[in-house]
Amino acid sequence: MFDFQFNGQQLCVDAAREDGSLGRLVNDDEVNPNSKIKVTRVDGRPHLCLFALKDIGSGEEITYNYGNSDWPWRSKVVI
Ligand SMILES: C[S@@+](CC[C@H](N)C(=O)[O-])C[C@H]1O[C@@H](n2cnc3c(N)ncnc32)[C@H](O)[C@@H]1O
Repeated sequence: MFDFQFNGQQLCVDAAREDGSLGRLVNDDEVNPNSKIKVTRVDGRPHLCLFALKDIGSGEEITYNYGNSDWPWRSKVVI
């Protein structure tokens, strides 16, 4: 679950819920994301929309930065 604040409202991406949106399939890239999430109003309702930060090639994974959190996959494992 990834939360965003918008005009005092809390919006979230619930990756566990199949709601027909594709945004829930986008992974995190803290260092070099190729898209960014912005809240956009459509018909008066807020939507979380992805905008490209650079050209994204066919077959290239779309990513965005989930923000400042200690996401477990960002930890470096030293063996
Ligand atoms: C919004 S979903 C992204 C889509 C998910 N990977 C899938 O296949 O349904 C968020 C979940 O994806 C995984 N995830 C996202 N970014 C990741 C990354 N950079 N490395 C490893 N797992 C990641 C984590 O399990 C996270 O809880």
